[in-house]
Amino acid sequence: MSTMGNSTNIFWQESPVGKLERRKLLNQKGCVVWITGLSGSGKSTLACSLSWELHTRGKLSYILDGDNVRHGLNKDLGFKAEDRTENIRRVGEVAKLFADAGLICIASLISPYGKDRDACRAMLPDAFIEVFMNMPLALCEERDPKGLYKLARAGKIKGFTGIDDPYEPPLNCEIELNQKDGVCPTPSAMAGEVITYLEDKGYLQD
Ligand SMILES: Nc1ncnc2c1ncn2[C@@H]1O[C@H](COP(=O)(O)OS(=O)(=O)O)[C@@H](OP(=O)(O)O)[C@H]1O
Ligand SMILES: Nc1ncnc2c1ncn2[C@@H]1O[C@H](COP(=O)(O)OP(=O)(O)O)[C@@H](O)[C@H]1O
Repeated sequence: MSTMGNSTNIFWQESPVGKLERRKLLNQKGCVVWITGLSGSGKSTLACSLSWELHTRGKLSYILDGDNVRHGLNKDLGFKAEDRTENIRRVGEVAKLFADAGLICIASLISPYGKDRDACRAMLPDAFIEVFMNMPLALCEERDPKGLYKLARAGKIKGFTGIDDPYEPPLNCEIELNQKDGVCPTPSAMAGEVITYLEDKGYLQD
């Protein structure tokens, strides 16, 4: 019996089918690939490419994209610091469930604060792979597929990451992706880099 947050008198319920059984069934190890970076840095593009590459190899994955999760589970949250923190905390908890279910969970969110990403890492010992899309702000702003940087520069969006809200680059990420000689690698090349990491660390087998 324990007390968790505001809940008291609660009991952990065990299940007859555990992580190891699911691992064998799926022939993969559940984990979280956490993609962080500025708006427009290519997080969603990488998430989609990675998910597709995994699918073609017979590996089960699921994408938790910041934009999408904010349409449902997190639609009550905005972009002030405590809302971003709660956004990341909830997605971290959901990602932990997906990883426990045996999936390769791909979370793609700006996740601008180091302490929030580290809190997710702490929830997932040995199963958290942080991927930093280290693209220059100038490139993201030039891409501006949703026109949000333009609005932020015009003062029509307040607290936009990279413009008038902070982005704290990771200090301890597993994978950093950047431009090579001023050219951004293709999405499939970047996905390939992540797949190689997952293969080398044994996540793509039971
Ligand atoms: N103020 C502000 N700052 C940053 N981003 C903003 C903002 N307002 C709206 N958007 C849009 O929301 C998307 C980011 O949502 P996230 O859940 O990933 O953000 S966070 O991790 O909670 O910081 C982000 O999507 P991406 O461009 O895919 O990153 C934007 O489209
Ligand atoms: N590796 C890449 N090479 C060239 N263009 C890219 C690459 N990755 C993303 N893009 C383009 O950059 C823009 C932003 O990508 P997106 O994945 O939506 O970023 P984010 O999810 O970080 O906001 C899109 O128009 C996308 O087509």
